[in-house]
Amino acid sequence: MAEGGNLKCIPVIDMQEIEDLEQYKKLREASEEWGCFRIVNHKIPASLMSEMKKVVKELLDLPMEIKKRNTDVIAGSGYVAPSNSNPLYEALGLYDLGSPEAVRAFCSQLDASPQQREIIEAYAQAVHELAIDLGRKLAKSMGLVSDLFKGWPCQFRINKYNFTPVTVGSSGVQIHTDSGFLTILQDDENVGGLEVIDESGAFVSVHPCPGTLLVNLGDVAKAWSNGRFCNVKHRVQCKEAIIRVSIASFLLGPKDAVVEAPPQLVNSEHPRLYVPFTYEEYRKIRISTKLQAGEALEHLRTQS
Ligand SMILES: O=C(O)CCC(=O)C(=O)O
Ligand SMILES: [Fe+2]
Repeated sequence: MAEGGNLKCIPVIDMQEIEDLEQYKKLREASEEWGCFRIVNHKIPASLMSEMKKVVKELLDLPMEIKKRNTDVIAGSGYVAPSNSNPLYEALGLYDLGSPEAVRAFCSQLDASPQQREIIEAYAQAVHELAIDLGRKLAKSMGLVSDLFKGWPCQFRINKYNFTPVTVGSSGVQIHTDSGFLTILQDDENVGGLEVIDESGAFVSVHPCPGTLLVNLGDVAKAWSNGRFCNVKHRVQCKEAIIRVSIASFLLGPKDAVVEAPPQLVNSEHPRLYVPFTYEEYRKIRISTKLQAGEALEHLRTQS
């Protein structure tokens, strides 16, 4: 595979222009070809994004004993300390962003100040609404009217990469797909390093673009769309000796109901690819098989 840095650029979707049919077509094409796109003119104020970024840095700078209070609600949802396999990476997290109680509990665990709480709560609400809206628009881009995504849990994770001179060239996060339906990523506005794999299998660098957000589609989106949407493979590389911080919100999948392609997306040309499954079942398969780059979906293929 070629190194990142080639001239290809990931698609950009203008959220204000989206009612335009052309933009829906663009959204669908971006989702099918890339499984990844930048959104501009979304409704999250730039000021809230930068305030949140500051809060996130403060939280990640807390003493270890406080960060450790951020315990798992589902596997991997809480504090992840730097480890032998990933010494550069550290994260705090919360499940579920759509639950005001869970957001409050997260703030309490980390002794957030009243000002920090206000920013975290405003960000959580805005990003959660945006995730649901994007789900609806993605369904609409396929010709479907769907409020399906409304009750879906949303995981939240703030990532810190402690890049140093000796780590330049190494991996901050290895190649993976996100397991859920979609991810809204506020990537570091100054520090690059995120790379996505395009249709040809080449790495494409995702360059920072302040004020915008990146959307990645995950394994649930691929299954739900009956294989049409791409579950984009991506990684984070250390390019320079500097701390990189990102904020990721993952709209996962239905809480109890099964993930299955709607009948409109199944026909003789597109036979059903996956058996219906719950998100929980799928997570277990990903964890037990250690297949992190979408291959675990193969365990759910229909027999035909
Ligand atoms: O830090 C980033 O830019 C990407 C992080 C990521 O891929 C993830 O948290 O799943
Ligand atoms: Fe990811």
